[in-house]
Amino acid sequence: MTPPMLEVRGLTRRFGGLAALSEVSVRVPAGRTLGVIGPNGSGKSTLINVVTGHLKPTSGTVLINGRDLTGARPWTVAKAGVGRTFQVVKPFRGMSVRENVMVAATYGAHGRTAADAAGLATDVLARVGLAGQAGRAPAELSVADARRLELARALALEPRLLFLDEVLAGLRPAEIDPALDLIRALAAEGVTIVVVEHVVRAIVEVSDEVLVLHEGKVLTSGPPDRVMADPRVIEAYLGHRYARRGGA
Ligand SMILES: Nc1ncnc2c1ncn2[C@@H]1O[C@H](COP(=O)(O)OP(=O)(O)OP(=O)(O)O)[C@@H](O)[C@H]1O
Repeated sequence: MTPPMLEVRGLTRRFGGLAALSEVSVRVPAGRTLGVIGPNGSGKSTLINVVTGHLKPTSGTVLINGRDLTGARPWTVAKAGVGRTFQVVKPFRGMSVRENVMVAATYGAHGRTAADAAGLATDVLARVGLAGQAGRAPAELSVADARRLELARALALEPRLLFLDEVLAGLRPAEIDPALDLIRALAAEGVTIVVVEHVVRAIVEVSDEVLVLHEGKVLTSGPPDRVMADPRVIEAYLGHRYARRGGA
């Protein structure tokens, strides 16, 4: 039987007395998209960081395509075909946008030559809508374009499993639909995607399944429509969001 592309079992990560993640278990079959939502501080980024090797778990297991990568280093996880974006963008500042993407292209799982990496960088930059900014320095980019660069760097790894950490943050409403189209296109190509997002509409539109975190624990999971209609989710997540926006 084919293993899930991602399987997390009983994953816990403590920071001192705080359990940022507590006994979280989830399976994402190959080619599916999992949306992860939850209030600020509920453990979403910690989940990504532990799975991608940027944080060690306190306990629990991480299997990627059936392979135990619990506590592996980021490099090893990337080589296993896992790409990610960071909530706080971290490009190499001394390189152009294009060079940043080329570095990622050579670093990926596929051991590419410089010429191949250049070709792939061109494709990926066009795909995320950054072809016109390729020669610029990352510091010159708008917030939205800096997020596109993050996405381009993750895509240049040609991941089989892709973690998107709030890639829609800072985008204008008109920019959200093209971003969702891109996520759907990647899914249609067979990429398994875990998308963390505060834009609930986006999660509902792209996810096959939604996982709701609350105070580091799984509150519920299931098909988007069912999860969004769950009174506990409305209370824990939507209520919180609406409260923050002053009831809007
Ligand atoms: N390196 C760290 N050291 C100490 N505490 C941390 C660290 N990283 C995260 N935390 C804490 O762990 C909890 C979960 O944080 P996390 O960033 O995973 O939440 P999140 O759901 O991604 O939040 P947001 O929606 O604001 O990005 C929070 O209480 C946070 O303050």
